[in-house]
Amino acid sequence: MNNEWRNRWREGRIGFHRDAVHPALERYWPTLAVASDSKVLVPLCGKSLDMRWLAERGHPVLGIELAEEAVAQFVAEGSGEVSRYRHGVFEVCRQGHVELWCGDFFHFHIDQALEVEAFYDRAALIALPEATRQRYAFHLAQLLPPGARGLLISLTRQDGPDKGPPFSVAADEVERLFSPNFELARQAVLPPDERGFAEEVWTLVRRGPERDAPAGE
Ligand SMILES: C[S@@+](CC[C@H](N)C(=O)[O-])C[C@H]1O[C@@H](n2cnc3c(N)ncnc32)[C@H](O)[C@@H]1O
Repeated sequence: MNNEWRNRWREGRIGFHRDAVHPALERYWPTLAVASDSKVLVPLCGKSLDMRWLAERGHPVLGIELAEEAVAQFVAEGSGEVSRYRHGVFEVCRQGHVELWCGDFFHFHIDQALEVEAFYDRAALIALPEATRQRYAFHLAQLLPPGARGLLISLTRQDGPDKGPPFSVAADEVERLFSPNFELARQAVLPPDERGFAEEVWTLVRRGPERDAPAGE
């Protein structure tokens, strides 16, 4: 699957990329009331302009993306000096408030996510086949501290759950995947596009760990 994504980028088959900021990000991100200096994790980020929107609002952004082409195109299409360094298995490329970590999201570890306090997923969960979605939801939860907030834009498709990417992820699956570790609420179901793909917008808050009652209570 990873090579399939790299090939898509090499061949320019990136129909998922949007030329404008996602309206649901503009509409629903402010409702999360994430402090503007909180770092936002953007898993499977592509070269999404949504990262610039978040950065313009003051958030340091940490995107993770497999394909070198996506990272190269993001910085080439942006402005400002670019610095590069290596962090473990990741090549990191930084431009302004956005750091892009080139590598596999599943190799990104909690010690690299220490300052992350929020996340944004548009077309990340739904880029993954069913078995990997379970792993994704668990891995994401491990990277986030209690109280971390996030926006998830998932998708269902009318031609059935077996085709993809994008994969059709029904609301009951989103609930099943995330509810063990997050409070979540579906905010909107957007009208289907001409392909019959309908996006759904969710807000999530990472639950805290169970705490023992203080001694004597
Ligand atoms: C459907 S695209 C969405 C990109 C972006 N979120 C957007 O809204 O434009 C999914 C992206 O995830 C990347 N990807 C897939 N599997 C990945 C993984 N395991 N780790 C990091 N990136 C991955 C792909 O290369 C692709 O750019």
